[in-house]
Amino acid sequence: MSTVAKTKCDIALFGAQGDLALRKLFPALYQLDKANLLAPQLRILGLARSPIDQENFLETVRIHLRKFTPTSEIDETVLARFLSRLFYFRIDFTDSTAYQALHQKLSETDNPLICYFATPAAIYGEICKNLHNAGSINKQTRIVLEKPIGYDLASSKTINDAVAKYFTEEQVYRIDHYLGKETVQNLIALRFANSLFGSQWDHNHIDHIEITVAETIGIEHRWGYFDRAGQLRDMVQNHLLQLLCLIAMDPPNDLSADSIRDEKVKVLKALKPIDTHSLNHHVIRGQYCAGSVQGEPVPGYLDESDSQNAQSCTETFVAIKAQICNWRWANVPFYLRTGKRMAEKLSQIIIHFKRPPHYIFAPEQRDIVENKLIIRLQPDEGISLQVLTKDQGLEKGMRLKPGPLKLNFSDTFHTQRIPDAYERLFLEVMQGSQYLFVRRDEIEYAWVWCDQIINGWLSQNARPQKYPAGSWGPISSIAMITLDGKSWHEDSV
Ligand SMILES: NC(=O)C1=CN([C@@H]2O[C@H](COP(=O)(O)OP(=O)(O)OC[C@H]3O[C@@H](n4cnc5c(N)ncnc54)[C@H](OP(=O)(O)O)[C@@H]3O)[C@@H](O)[C@H]2O)C=CC1
Ligand SMILES: O=C1O[C@H](COP(=O)(O)O)[C@@H](O)[C@H](O)[C@H]1O
Repeated sequence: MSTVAKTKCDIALFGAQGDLALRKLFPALYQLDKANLLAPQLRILGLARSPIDQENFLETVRIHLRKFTPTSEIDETVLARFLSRLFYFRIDFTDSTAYQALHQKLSETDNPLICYFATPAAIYGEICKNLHNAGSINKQTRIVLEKPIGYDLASSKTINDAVAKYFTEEQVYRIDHYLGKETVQNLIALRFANSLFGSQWDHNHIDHIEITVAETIGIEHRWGYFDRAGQLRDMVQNHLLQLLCLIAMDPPNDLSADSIRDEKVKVLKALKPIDTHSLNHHVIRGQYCAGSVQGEPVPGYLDESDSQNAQSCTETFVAIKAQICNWRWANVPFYLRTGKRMAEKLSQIIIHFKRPPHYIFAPEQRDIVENKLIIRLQPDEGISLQVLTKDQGLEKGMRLKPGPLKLNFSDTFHTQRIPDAYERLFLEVMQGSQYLFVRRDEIEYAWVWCDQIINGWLSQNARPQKYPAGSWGPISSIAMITLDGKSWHEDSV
């Protein structure tokens, strides 16, 4: 794990004119510069094929930085310093003849090189080969790969194999930006620094676990990518399974990358396969239709399509009842739910503890006797433990009342802004620390589990269930959990 220090390096950003680069990566690098965490000599090479010059490039980055960084966080001196680190280099990544000129540019310094691939994963292998043939790679070079890596297990292996011809696993940093979120890292602190929870974290004490990652945004300009992927590949295969791993894994021996990743892999291997028999009971697949999100009317998924695939069966919502077949989690269901155009932007994990073994209070209050640990990842990051107390007042007798023991991060640590995930991830790559990145076997075991669900859907050839934009998903996702005598938690922390 890193300590914060300025590391000498150059960053080559492949796909520097793309959505991710302009919306997330340049703003994150700017924040690191502002926090004085970039080495003075660090250069950032923006690589793209658009026929623009250095001046246009800087202007595009400047405009997007202002758009995606709160005005109060823009410091004109830092902005000027940051822009002076940026160089535009026009190149088609699949044109092998263009890499000698790039090599010349990269050789202007002997700084270790970080290559960040913010491009479609299908060309990662080709970029690696071209960099290698031009002599631009050495043992110090690190590469950062964006998700999703592949479309299924087979394509993921092809990409990983192509990259592995030129880079060792220690040089490869596979991004899952959820691992860079402060609150997600906090799961490790919460679980392994507090013996209170450590001793309660198993099937003896936990009844079930919910993981919700709900978004209010639709697909908009990413339709071309998303329609091929769908919510299972876009969100479950990576972010939700990573969250599940961090919640379910056994304590790692230490905080080294491989200790943590070894434990996560054990969880992925223990996931109960969802075969065609259990598919309809354990997986709900939805697609939003027109509705309204936070008071604004919005079109349905198919209406956003530009007629590219007006009959598309791609899912924009998935709910899954997952089970982990190991000693710790025997018979503890994990309910996962994620969707676009839902009622709120909300990512949270709820741990529902078991009720006391012997009940002594008024019979009509039986239903409220449950402790819940609510871990709010975004927005309003915080942790809240619902406990039962006696309701105050002489007339109340021994009546129970649920109330929160609450830790709201922005109130408690109000002097600090919560850094964006990509800031943390850039810092870790610069420091050479892989603990927040995903190892090849993790990706592949996650695909094994997801592929079975996708293949089940294909064999059934069924359409996803409709849900109105601005709702919590198809009714059947509520029925799925209600049939088990439980309900989704949608209240605020
Ligand atoms: N956007 C997001 O929120 C997220 C994106 N990702 C991942 O990040 C990566 C980038 O995504 P995103 O920024 O959205 O995609 P974009 O399509 O917006 O950007 C990709 C960029 O790569 C460029 N590119 C593609 N092929 C070539 C080529 N042969 N030569 C030169 N440039 C090329 C494109 O150039 P051109 O415009 O000329 O085609 C484009 O600028 C993907 O792997 C995606 O899955 C992951 C999580 C979130
Ligand atoms: O990786 C992705 O994540 C975003 C959601 O990220 P968040 O940090 O805003 O929660 C999602 O919108 C996108 O479709 C997906 O590719």
